[in-house]
Amino acid sequence: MFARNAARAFSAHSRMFSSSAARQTKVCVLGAGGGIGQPLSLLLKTDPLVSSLSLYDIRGAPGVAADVSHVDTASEVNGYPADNLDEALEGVKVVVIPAGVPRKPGMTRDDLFNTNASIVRDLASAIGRVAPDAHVLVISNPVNSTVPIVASVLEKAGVFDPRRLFGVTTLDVVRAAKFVSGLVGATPAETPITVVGGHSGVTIVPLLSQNNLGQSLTGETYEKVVHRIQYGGDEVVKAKDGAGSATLSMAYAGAKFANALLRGLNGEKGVITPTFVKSDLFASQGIDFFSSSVELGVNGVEKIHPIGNISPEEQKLIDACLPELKKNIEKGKSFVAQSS
Ligand SMILES: NC(=O)C1=CN([C@@H]2O[C@H](COP(=O)(O)OP(=O)(O)OC[C@H]3O[C@@H](n4cnc5c(N)ncnc54)[C@H](O)[C@@H]3O)[C@@H](O)[C@H]2O)C=CC1
Ligand SMILES: O=C([O-])CC(=O)C(=O)O
Repeated sequence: MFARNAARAFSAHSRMFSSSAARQTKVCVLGAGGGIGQPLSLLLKTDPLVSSLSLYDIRGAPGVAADVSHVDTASEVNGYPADNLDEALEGVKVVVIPAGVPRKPGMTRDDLFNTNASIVRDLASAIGRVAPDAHVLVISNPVNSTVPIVASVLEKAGVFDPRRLFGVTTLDVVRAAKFVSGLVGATPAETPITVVGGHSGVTIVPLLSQNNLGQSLTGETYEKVVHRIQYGGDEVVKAKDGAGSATLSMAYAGAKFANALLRGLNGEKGVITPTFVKSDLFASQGIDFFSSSVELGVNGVEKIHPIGNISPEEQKLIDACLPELKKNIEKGKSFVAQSS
């Protein structure tokens, strides 16, 4: 039984990191010493598309780098302490940002804004200066605001390319597949669910009607699973009881999204996954960042897919998402506008 489970786990891992070899990439993790940063760095070390890993944190990154560097995969690993941010970013093609404080019970993601906004702003400013061509993957919360912060900082520096900035919403997609699969008696691979909108509470909009099995859920079961996907983060925050929020499932989700991007950058066709990007889908309503299915290609964002056909219930979810998302985006933009 153990052997069978282990074999299954290994094959899932290989699928997650399926590659067609080709070009390899230098990847940097900012916040590598943290709860997400450590397991994320480990997973990236096992990704064959990563040639070099640059690990930075204001504390602990050299130790994490020494540890991860012993894993027997080809990539090289370097750790950088607090004062060496610029060195960490040199020659980097992909930057993943899980730097910042996590929630405690009773907090919303927006409650993290006061601390995390300036952390993300300052990291974005260094990226704009040292690695202006890098693809930037933002994990730090509140994602609905931190992504516009990065965009505004890069814009101010004259180096913003919307094809290269991504809010990582993959954990919502991972949760949706897992929760729905359990209810319909299928595997998560059989219940991929597109999740659109943003990454907090009502801004998280799962489109169950677009999956054959997901659309079978109705009534109270439907309401409950939508709520669980929207508030899955709270479930973990509560269970950790003051010790932080999701770290391991987030590291998995972050590595999964990074691998998707790396495959797209390598020229693989048909790599499509939801991510929070600069988007025209709701621009007419003053909302210029939105998560929907995005095709990833050699330049990053290749094509932003429309939302597609949705049910009346899902339309209501979108209607509830938009005003909150707009507020979050504006908060991020005005923070940068007011920063000197
Ligand atoms: N996008 C998503 O789906 C998710 C996002 N998150 C968010 O990810 C962030 C990190 O969470 P955890 O890893 O659990 O927190 P953590 O506190 O365990 O780790 C954060 C790390 O960031 C580092 N850090 C702080 N300021 C820094 C700076 N200026 N430069 C570089 N590193 C810096 C800290 O030293 C620490 O090692 C939080 O904001 C959390 O809310 C968490 C789960 C899911
Ligand atoms: O809930 C949180 O604060 C962390 C997070 O974004 C998630 O788990 O989805």
